[in-house]
Amino acid sequence: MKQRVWAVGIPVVFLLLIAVVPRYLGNFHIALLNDIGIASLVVLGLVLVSGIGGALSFGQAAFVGIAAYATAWLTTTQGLSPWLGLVCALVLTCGSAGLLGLITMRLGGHYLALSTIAWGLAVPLVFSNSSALGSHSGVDGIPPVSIGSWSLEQGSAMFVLIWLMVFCGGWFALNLLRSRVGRSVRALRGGKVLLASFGADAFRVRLMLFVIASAYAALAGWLYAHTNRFISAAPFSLHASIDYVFMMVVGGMAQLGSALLGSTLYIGLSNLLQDILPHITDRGAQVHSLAFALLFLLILECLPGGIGKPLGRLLSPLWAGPRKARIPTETLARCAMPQRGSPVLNVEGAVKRFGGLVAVNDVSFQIQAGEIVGLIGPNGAGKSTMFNLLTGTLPLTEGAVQFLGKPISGLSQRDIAVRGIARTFQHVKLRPQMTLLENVALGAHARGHCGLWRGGLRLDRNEEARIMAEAMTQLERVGLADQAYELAGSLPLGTQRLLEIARALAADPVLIMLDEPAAGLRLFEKQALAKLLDTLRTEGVTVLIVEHDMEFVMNLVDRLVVMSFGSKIAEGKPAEVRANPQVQAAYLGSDA
Ligand SMILES: Nc1ncnc2c1ncn2[C@@H]1O[C@H](COP(=O)(O)OP(=O)(O)OP(=O)(O)O)[C@@H](O)[C@H]1O
Repeated sequence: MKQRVWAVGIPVVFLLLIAVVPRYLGNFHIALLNDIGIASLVVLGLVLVSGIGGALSFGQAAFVGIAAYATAWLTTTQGLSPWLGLVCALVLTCGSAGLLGLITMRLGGHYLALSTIAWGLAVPLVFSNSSALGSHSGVDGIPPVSIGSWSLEQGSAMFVLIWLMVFCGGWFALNLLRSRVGRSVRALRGGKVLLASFGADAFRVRLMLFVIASAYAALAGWLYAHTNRFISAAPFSLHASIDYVFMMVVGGMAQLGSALLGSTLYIGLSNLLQDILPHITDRGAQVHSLAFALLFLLILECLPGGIGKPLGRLLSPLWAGPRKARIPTETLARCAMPQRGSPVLNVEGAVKRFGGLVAVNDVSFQIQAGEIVGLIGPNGAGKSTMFNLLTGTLPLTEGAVQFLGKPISGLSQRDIAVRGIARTFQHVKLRPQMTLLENVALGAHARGHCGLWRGGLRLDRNEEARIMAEAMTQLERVGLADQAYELAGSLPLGTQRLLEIARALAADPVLIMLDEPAAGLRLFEKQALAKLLDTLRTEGVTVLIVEHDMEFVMNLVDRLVVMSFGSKIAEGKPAEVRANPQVQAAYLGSDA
């Protein structure tokens, strides 16, 4: 109830303020708020791509500039309407971001940031050296935006347009983050292996974010050009890009609200210092930069999550925890399981070499539908490597793998996942800042279809409700439904493993591969897990399990494949394997 009140109350107050504020503020403050609104749009995009997506961009001001120059040139020299200017600015900016992203988004870590710095340096140079764009003098005489016969010439009229765009931009971003696509965005920091395990492509998601961020920058650039009616290269320099990053960090990198908070604080403080410093020193500009540098260091040291983080904690009781979805009874459609006993997985002569080390050496085995097969062996035997080969996380050096009669060796991890193989990880990969329900909903990613637009415009409600119902069903299966709205980071390790199993089940897999699922579980949890896996077997789901807990494995599986030093040394029913002298010597100990 509380959440509903806030969900309706905040937008209503925001819209009322947009309508009322221009009546009571003078030109100076309106201009200041216009600057804050325009910056908020840029930072909103930056929070998405950098704060949440983890791809730090120092090129946002260049995107603002491309849009501003595009609309300025088209409206002043070609006589186009500013609205057509907006369309062209968006196309040009997003197009150049797409091209740049195709090249740079595969780069990791520092290289990506460096490449955006190069971009941020180069673009303003083009502006200031191009005579068609007015060189250093810039472009003036840019026409105001008009709606019918109403010209938005006054700052107060642009105020309404700017802040309506901030409102819509914020609403779109919020919806997006809560959607199917948005969950994969929020999982990006978990790494590409995690994303691929549920059928998402980290590169595509990051590229999409980069383009969306450039669209926000384009809106800002268009508004800037038609508000100020004059542009030059300076406001689009690398320095301005760094300012935007600063605003994001000050506000709190991973929260959408920080875009507003950070830009308000930064621009407000900057103006305040510009007013005060000339009265104190005649070196105002230097002291201004120094003050900001110190402030930045102070925030990094004392509030690494930005000001938005403690503020969010302070206000969180008002929201009463993460958003709770209404869970319908109807879940997603299920795929038909293959006929019991038919071949599901066929591994032929699998070899994996890491330089001189042969981690998997000519291993072959088959798994039939509805079986639970255990892959066991002493530490370093090659079990996890075999898992990685089967799921496409690592390429085979030699050999072949067939899934449901079709070759899958050579396919990407993502392609293998969408064909019906789900997995858990030896080192649990969850998103600690997402709820249990959201973590499990990630698993159903490949079963949904709604993309960016439907998510951002909230046209995905039906599918979302089904995904959430599916996630809740799987949480109930592993006994975690009553903690559905808690954050995954608050769970003990053993329970996190159960949550990973629920996520894998949400994919509706034909084959589920569990890497040490019982590690860290208490006895009653192991018994519940064994019961769950037994139920899966009855439902026709095929299970491949790596586990060190021999009692757990021996009582559960139909067959075992035993590896030692990369090679398969035995295969058969648990009793046969237990009696095998080679296995006893290699793994179970001679008294086993
Ligand atoms: N990416 C890698 N690069 C180099 N060597 C690797 C890599 N991954 C695994 N290895 C090596 O391959 C061998 C098999 O490792 P793997 O993790 O598959 O064994 P495991 O049977 O899963 O062991 P554990 O039960 O301890 O998890 C080990 O010697 C390991 O050091």
